[in-house]
Amino acid sequence: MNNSRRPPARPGWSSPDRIHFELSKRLDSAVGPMILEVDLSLQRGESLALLGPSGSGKTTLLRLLAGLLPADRGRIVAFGRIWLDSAQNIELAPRHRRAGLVFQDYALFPNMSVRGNVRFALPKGRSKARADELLELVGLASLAERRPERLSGGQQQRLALARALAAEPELLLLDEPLCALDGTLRRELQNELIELRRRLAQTMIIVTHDPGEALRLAERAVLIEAGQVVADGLPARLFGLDAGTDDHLVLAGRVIGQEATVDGSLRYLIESEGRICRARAAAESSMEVGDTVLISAGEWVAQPLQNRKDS
Ligand SMILES: Nc1ncnc2c1ncn2[C@@H]1O[C@H](COP(=O)(O)OP(=O)(O)OP(=O)(O)O)[C@@H](O)[C@H]1O
Repeated sequence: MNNSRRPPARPGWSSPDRIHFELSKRLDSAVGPMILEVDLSLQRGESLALLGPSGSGKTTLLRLLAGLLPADRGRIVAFGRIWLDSAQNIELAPRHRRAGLVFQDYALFPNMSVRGNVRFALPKGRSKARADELLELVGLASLAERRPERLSGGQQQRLALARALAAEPELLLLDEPLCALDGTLRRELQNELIELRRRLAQTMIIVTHDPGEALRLAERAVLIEAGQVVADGLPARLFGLDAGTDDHLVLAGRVIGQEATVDGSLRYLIESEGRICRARAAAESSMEVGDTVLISAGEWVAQPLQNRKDS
């Protein structure tokens, strides 16, 4: 693309309370060339779930934001600072962007202890005690002397998260950070992320294939297909829940059975976040055992999960 044809920055780009990015990158996908093209803006403290099929460009977008991959063209203005402006030949190196990326493969330093990994990431002049606070936060304080290779997959993920937080990122980028964890541990770490957001007003983008995770961790979701943003809105709406989403907690769950009530109507038994709840089906929806569904918890109405593009 030609930089000289690029329009001037829109008003609000230099706001200290937002990150704006418009990025373009030509990719070689399994089915041929594909252009990743996004233009998005997040408020400080906002949590965005990035959804989309495999190969749609989610990880690439995180790598472009972190500066690990060069954009063909683009601009990132993060909380009042330019990280990238290809028209002006400005491109901050990853260490100068305040972005913390937690990869699927963690990229921990194998020759350092757990504590050493976290201390290494602290900004200059920051008290070393902060590393132990963070290890406490992610439940690894008792393993601080260990080498990463002697941690389980889930513990390595926690360590990668603590290390990313140690750098005090203005933008936390999480690429399926909890995918190696299941059940209780996953929910615990989700709770920690929720708490972090509450305490630090941490801005984050989280790539996830887990609808429950998107609903719990994000207030907004963006759906990317073949490099293009095709939907942007409330996570529950993107998953197809129409009613009640503004007023009620929405949960994701899996249908495990059904039962008849005294009035002859059907109730579905749904396992969600380790608990079993009962819900009726939303109008005109039918569900089968094994289906992933969304439940509007206040009304106890469930409906099958789908990805909507018209929201
Ligand atoms: N540096 C690169 N140059 C060219 N093409 C690339 C590059 N990096 C990734 N791709 C291609 O871009 C496409 C998008 O990859 P990406 O990893 O961003 O997808 P994704 O949405 O994160 O997928 P998944 O959900 O499977 O992790 C893939 O087809 C990939 O092969």
